[in-house]
Amino acid sequence: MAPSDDGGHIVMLPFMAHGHLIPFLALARRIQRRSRFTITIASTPVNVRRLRSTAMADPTLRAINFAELAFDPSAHGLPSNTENTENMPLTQMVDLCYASLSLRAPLESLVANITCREDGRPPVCIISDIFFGWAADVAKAFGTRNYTFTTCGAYGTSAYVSMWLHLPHRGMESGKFIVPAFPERCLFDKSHLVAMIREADGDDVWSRFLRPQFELTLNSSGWLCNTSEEFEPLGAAALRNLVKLPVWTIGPLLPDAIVRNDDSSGSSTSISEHRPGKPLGIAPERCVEFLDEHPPGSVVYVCFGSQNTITESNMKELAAGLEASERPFIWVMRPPLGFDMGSEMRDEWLPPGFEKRVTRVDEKKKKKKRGLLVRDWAPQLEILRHSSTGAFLSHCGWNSTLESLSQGVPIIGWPMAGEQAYNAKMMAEEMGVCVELARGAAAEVSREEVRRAIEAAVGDAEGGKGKELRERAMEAREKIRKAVTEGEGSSVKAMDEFLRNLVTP
Ligand SMILES: O=c1ccn([C@@H]2O[C@H](COP(=O)(O)OP(=O)(O)O[C@H]3O[C@H](CO)[C@@H](O)[C@H](O)[C@H]3O)[C@@H](O)[C@H]2O)c(=O)[nH]1
Repeated sequence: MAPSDDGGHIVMLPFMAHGHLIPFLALARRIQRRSRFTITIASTPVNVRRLRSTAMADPTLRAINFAELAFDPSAHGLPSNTENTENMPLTQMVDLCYASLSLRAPLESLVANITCREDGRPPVCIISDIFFGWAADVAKAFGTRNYTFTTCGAYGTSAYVSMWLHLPHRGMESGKFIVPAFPERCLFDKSHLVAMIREADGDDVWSRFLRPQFELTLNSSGWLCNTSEEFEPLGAAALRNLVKLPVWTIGPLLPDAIVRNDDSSGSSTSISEHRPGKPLGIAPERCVEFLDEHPPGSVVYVCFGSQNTITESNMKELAAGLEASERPFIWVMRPPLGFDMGSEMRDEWLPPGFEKRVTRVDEKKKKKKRGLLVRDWAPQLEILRHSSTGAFLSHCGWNSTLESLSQGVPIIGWPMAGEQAYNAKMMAEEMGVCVELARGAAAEVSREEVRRAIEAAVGDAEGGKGKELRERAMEAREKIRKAVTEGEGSSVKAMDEFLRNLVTP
C-alpha cells in the first residue's frame, strides 16, 4: 500500500476510444485500491453513460465518479451521438480528434467546481491521455500537476510519438531508418508506417493535430505507461530517452482474474462485460463450450480490436485460409472496410457456403464444429484464458497484446493502424512471440499465407516455429505475472512510487 495521503482528488481524462477507456478505468481501479484519493473520470456524455453502466455492474468500480463534459459532435461535422471511435472510418476519426479540443472549456469548469467544492484546493493532478496534451496547460492554470498516461506499450508509444515529432518520412528513399530515442540496432522499415504518417509533411491534418498535442505532453510532470520494466526493457528505456521526464511503468492493467496464477479453463462472467455499456455478441458460456470441445492449444482466435476491420477480398481469403488450415477457430466478424461497421454481416462477404461448412457438426463421423463465428464483440478475455486457445490472429492493439501474452498465447500479427506495427515488430524481434502475417488493413493477403501463418503458430512440425513461439509466450506470461505480484512486482512498486510522488510537495 502507498503511504497514506490526505484524500485529495484525481481527475482523469481518457481519449474517446474503447482501447483507451478500458485501461483508464483499470488505472482508476488500481489507484483507488492503493490509496484514498477520490477519482473522477471525465468524458463526453455518451462515453460517461457507458462507463457508468460498467461501473454499476462492477463492485470494484463503484466508488469512482464520472463527470460529463459538454460535447456537441454536430458542431464539428460529426453525426449526432458520435463520441467514440468505435466503428468509425479514419476520415471521421480526424474530426473526432479536432472536436476533442473543445473539451478544454468543460474540463476547466469541472476543475474549477472541484476546487470550489474542496475549499479552494485544486485536484491533486489531472491524468490525461497522450492525445490531450492541452490538459497540461489546464493543470498549470489551476496550480496543479498533469501526468500523461499512455494506454499503449512503451516501445509502441516511443516509436509512434518519436516519428510524429521527427517528420517527415515522406519520400524516404531507403526502406530502413533509425528512430530517435531507439538504439541504432533497432532499425524500422518504411512498411511499418501507416499511410497517414508516411504521407505527413508537418502541415497535413494529422500532423497539425498530433504534433502539438505530443509536444504539450512533454510539459507534464511525468508519464504513466501500461507496461512493466521486465516485459519491455528496451521500450521503457526508449520512452525515458524520448520524454526526458519521470516514467512509471504501472502495467499491465489487466483484470486480476486474468493475471492471477490460475490455469483453470472455466468461464467467468465477471470479466466478460469489457466494452463499457455495450452487450456481447455471444454468451461467454457458448465460447467456453466450443473451446472445451477442442484439445489444449489448438484453437485460433481471430479479432481485430474495437475499431479495425479488413477489406472484403481479405475477408474471403482469411475465411478460406482458416478453412484450409483445418484448425478450429473463433472469429469475431465485422463488416469489411467501406461498409458501416455497425451493420449486419452479409453472406456475400464470405466464400459461398463458408458458414455452413465450418459450423456443421457431423454426428456420424463424430466431427465437431470447426468454427465459431461471433458478430461484432466477443468475450475476449474468457477466450484467451481458456487452455484450448493456441494462437491469437490479432491487429496487435496493446490491450489485445497484453491480454494474449498474459495467458502465454502467441500472436499471429496483422497490424493495421496507430502503433500496432511497432508492437508487432517488438513482439517478433525482442520477444519472439509473434509471426507476422501482414502489415496494413489493405495489404493483400492470400489464403495460403493465412494457412502458413496459422501452421507456424500452432503447428508442431519439426523445425517449425510453433514450439519456440509458445515457449517465449510463456516466458512473457511469467514476466507479466511477476510485475503485478503484490509486494515484490516492479509495477506494484512503480504505482506506489507514483502515488507517493503525488503527496510530495
Ligand atoms: O470482440 C472484442 C473486441 C475487443 N475486445 C476488447 O477491446 C479491447 C481492444 O483493445 P486493443 O486491442 O488495444 O485494440 P483497439 O481497440 O484497436 O485499441 C486502440 O487503443 C490501443 C491502446 O490503448 C492501441 O494499442 C491501438 O492501436 C488502438 O487501435 C481489448 O481489451 C479487448 O479485450 C473485446 O473484449 N471483444
